[in-house]
Amino acid sequence: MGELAAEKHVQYILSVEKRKDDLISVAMEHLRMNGAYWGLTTLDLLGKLETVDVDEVVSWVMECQHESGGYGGNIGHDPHILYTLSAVQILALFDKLNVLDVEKVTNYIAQLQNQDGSFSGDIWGEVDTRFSYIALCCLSILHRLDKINVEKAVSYIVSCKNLDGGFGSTPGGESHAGQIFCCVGALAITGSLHHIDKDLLGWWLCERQVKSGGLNGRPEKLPDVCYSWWVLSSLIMIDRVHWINKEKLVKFILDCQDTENGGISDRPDDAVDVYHTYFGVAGLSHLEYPGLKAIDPAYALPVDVVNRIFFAR
Ligand SMILES: CN(C(=O)[C@H](Cc1cnc[nH]1)NC(=O)OCc1ccccc1)[C@@H](Cc1ccccc1)C(=O)N[C@@H](Cc1c[nH]c2ccccc12)C(=O)NO
Ligand SMILES: [Zn+2]
Repeated sequence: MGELAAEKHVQYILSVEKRKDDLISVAMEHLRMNGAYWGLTTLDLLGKLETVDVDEVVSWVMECQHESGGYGGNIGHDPHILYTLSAVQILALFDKLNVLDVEKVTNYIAQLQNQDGSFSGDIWGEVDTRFSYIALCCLSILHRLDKINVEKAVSYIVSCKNLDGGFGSTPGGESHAGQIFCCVGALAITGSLHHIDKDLLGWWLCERQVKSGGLNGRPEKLPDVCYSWWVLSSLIMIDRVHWINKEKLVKFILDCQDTENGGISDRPDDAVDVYHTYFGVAGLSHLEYPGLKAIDPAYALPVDVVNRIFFAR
């Protein structure tokens, strides 16, 4: 079982942030904005955000902004709603939302809403409930929900609800834990959780826990640490988290650590990456693991950061 090798994970994340040109970095270069959000939020949950040069990160984030107002995954990359949320979340972590041209970012996102209330990810038009969550989460952080049609955004999400109580990426799409997180998170942010049958969805979600204690994303799939976030956050938002065995899930996550070099993998003995390190630590935070800051299940940011956004003087 062991315990969380917190210091090792801090060193692992700082080492990944530093390296730029090795194979993995180049392969993930287009996701660097997401990678930065994962790494920095993990450091904050571990109480080590101050080890980072704020100005260096903030200036890099702002260099990734496209003239349209949206953010790309790295400097010179095309803007996409995926990276725009990560950029806003990073600035919120550092309490630097004041450097943003809020109206420009708001306008970029508002223009991605379609007639049916859904959202596209960028100008090429792909529609996915993931993008509804991202738009609503981002505009809520910026206090600009009034700039889109929230009512139609909510009705589109509800149109993606399945008979099993779950949600898919588009109407009729198969229920998947990642999509469920996005739809439940979007409904929570807009105060619309009454559209959810909490017992039916809670049952589908708690059935994700397998013998090993890990959670999978769909029936019959293998458990994966990142579902500790997608499934657990959803269960917490609908008040059904007591339906899973927390101790066994903590053990599964801890068994996925590389206690030598730091980092957490998707399942025991696989290669670690920043993505699973983040979702593993965030999952442990949800399970009240000692020494970790609390994380908000809907905004995917530390609770003290969310409080500062919504209750600042
Ligand atoms: C592109 N990604 C994925 O497709 C991962 C792959 C994976 C990891 N373990 C199992 N599969 N899957 C994934 O992100 O699924 C999350 C999801 C959530 C909602 C709907 C669909 C999928 C990963 C990168 C990756 C690829 C391969 C291995 C490890 C990480 C990725 O960048 N995911 C992004 C997708 C995303 C960006 N913003 C979001 C907001 C809400 C939900 C998801 C995202 C992410 O989760 N950011 O926080
Ligand atoms: Zn995973």
